[in-house]
Amino acid sequence: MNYAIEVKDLRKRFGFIEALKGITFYVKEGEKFGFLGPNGAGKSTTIHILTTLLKPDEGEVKILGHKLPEEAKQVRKLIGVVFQDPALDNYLSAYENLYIHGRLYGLKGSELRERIIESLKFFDLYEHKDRIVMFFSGGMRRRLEIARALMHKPKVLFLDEPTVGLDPQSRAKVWEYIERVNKEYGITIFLTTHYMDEADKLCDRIAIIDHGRIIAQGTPDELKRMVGKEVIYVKTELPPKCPEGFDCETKGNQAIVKADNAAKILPELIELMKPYKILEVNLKKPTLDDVFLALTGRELRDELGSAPVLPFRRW
Ligand SMILES: Nc1ncnc2c1ncn2[C@@H]1O[C@H](COP(=O)(O)OP(=O)(O)OP(=O)(O)O)[C@@H](O)[C@H]1O
Repeated sequence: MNYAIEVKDLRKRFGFIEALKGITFYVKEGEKFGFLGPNGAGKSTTIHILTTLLKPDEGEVKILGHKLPEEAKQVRKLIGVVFQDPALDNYLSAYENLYIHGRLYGLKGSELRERIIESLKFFDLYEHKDRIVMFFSGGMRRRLEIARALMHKPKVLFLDEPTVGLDPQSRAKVWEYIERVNKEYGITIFLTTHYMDEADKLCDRIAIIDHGRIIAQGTPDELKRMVGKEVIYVKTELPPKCPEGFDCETKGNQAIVKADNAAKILPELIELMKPYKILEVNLKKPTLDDVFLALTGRELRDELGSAPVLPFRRW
């Protein structure tokens, strides 16, 4: 198995704050891996360590087999990073922003020009190439930032909260481009997010982090199955009977069937329920919020931040 990222028992302190309390996870090459957690959970600290900006206190970190912090120089060539805070030059055009980044990475001449044009086309920004970035929408800026991070053809792309502050339409668009970067260029994606739908939709696997600890990891479906079964509601014209061998109950003209993997049993169930004349089939899956609630007793969507309050303050 080839790993893009290996993290073992990683710890980081800021004074009395223990931001990371020994986290362990692995990201396979070509995967889209999401780090999901509320504000202050330790996501940015992790991404800063993985992208060579912070040194770990303890633990083992490897990017494509290169050890951090010792091999930071090699790692920097292999990774692209899009930070939470905008890092574009507002007074330069889209083309110029990419040009400067390319030059910083040693690209020049026709290779650089071709790379810029390819990137702008890939992210549907070519027609805006000469416009000053200041006038770009939030979604366009994000796309340009991703384009910039990919100029030197990295193998792993780190995205810190890639869609924070964007409207739903722009978010969906940014997700599309991240998908394409992963599929078409085969780049491993590591992203942090506090949006459940983002982690659910975009990521092959997720680690849920809370108060500096990973409290669960797996595919979105595996995580959701941890908290309960999926439920299929089959409404019928005739009063239904539960088919044998299913975890099922009936209520009026409805059969309620529970299963670990509803999609797997659905075709057989529909076949068996046909005689009762099916009117409607609904499937309810647990959400990642249900997972967070089950594990922490709190709702992720309601978390306004779990950064510790200073014990005292001297004015
Ligand atoms: N440079 C720093 N100095 C002191 N404390 C810090 C520093 N950076 C992070 N922390 C603290 O470490 C903890 C983890 O912060 P981190 O920024 O990693 O969380 P996060 O999950 O990325 O949240 P957010 O999305 O709000 O950035 C928080 O309690 C934060 O206040």
